[in-house]
Amino acid sequence: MIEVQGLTKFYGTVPAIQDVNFHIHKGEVVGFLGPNGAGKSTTIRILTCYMPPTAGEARVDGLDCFQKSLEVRRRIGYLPENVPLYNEMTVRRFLRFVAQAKGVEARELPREVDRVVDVCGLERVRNRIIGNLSKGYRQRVGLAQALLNNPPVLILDEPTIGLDPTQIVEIRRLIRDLREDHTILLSSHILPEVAQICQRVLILNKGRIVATDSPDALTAQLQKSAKIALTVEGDGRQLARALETMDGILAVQLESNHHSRLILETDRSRDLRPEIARKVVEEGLGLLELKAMDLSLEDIFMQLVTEEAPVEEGAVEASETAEEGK
Ligand SMILES: Nc1ncnc2c1ncn2[C@@H]1O[C@H](COP(=O)(O)OP(=O)(O)OP(=O)(O)O)[C@@H](O)[C@H]1O
Repeated sequence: MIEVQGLTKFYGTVPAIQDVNFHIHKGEVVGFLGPNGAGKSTTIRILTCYMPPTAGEARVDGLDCFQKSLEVRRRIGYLPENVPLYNEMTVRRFLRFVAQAKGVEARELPREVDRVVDVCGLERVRNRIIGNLSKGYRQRVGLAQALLNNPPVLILDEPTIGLDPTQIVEIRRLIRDLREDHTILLSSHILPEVAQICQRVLILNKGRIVATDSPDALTAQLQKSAKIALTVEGDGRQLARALETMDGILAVQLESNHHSRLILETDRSRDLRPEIARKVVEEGLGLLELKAMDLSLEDIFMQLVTEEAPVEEGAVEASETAEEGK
């Protein structure tokens, strides 16, 4: 549904994206991740026909975003990071206005506005002035305008930014409900959000795609060693020394202020938990917890953006982004 090939954009002499390639199939929900300045907005601006690329092609439903921009726009519902809303209009009036601009036929207008009001849970505020609405409701109005004329593709740029926790849960639920009928590209800094909503992620760093796969597949691919969390009853210092010499254990980390909790890094190809449990008993300690720890999408993201960009500056940007996602 979305095809991007060799996409490159220079701002003057500065390359914002270079040779970006990806395909998003009909019905897929794909997360678009990257540290600040990675090139996400640039890619989205080209896909939404806001500007042409310097080189390469972007197509939506087989149509070139630059040459067939009117047809492409008709197929995309776009929720920008800062939704341009008319604050003095009521919700209904605004949605009618956008629907008209999108070419919805006059006799279809009331039904189409009612449909998006219903999908986005805006019944209670349909006659309210937009300027008086909470941020969460304003975001719903933004989503409602993107859904008008029922475009098959939705491009959502940071849809939950600036919302409070309750509003975030509601907007995520809404997006999950939209998955059934739309192909969705969701740009976000919030990694758990992407892991919850998307089947696949595209990770962009310094203008290039550095990974594209499902969160689970990326974890398997990048997890060079397994991690095990171990909690014992009593002092684990002696146990830590004993485990360090066990075959298959690569590193042992004892929590400094809590000597009964250990993190073990082990050879991925073997499940060492039974042997570790025996060792705990041999040391005369009680076993309280022994569990495999999964790499989070955040760990993966950090590995990718730091491995591919060893430059100091890139690493700082990436860690800031990850902090924001917590
Ligand atoms: N209008 C512009 N003129 C010059 N350089 C630009 C312009 N817009 C973006 N850039 C540069 O292009 C690169 C990619 O920027 P872009 O905004 O696409 O990244 P991003 O991934 O969306 O970042 P963020 O998450 O911070 O919005 C950055 O180095 C940025 O400084």
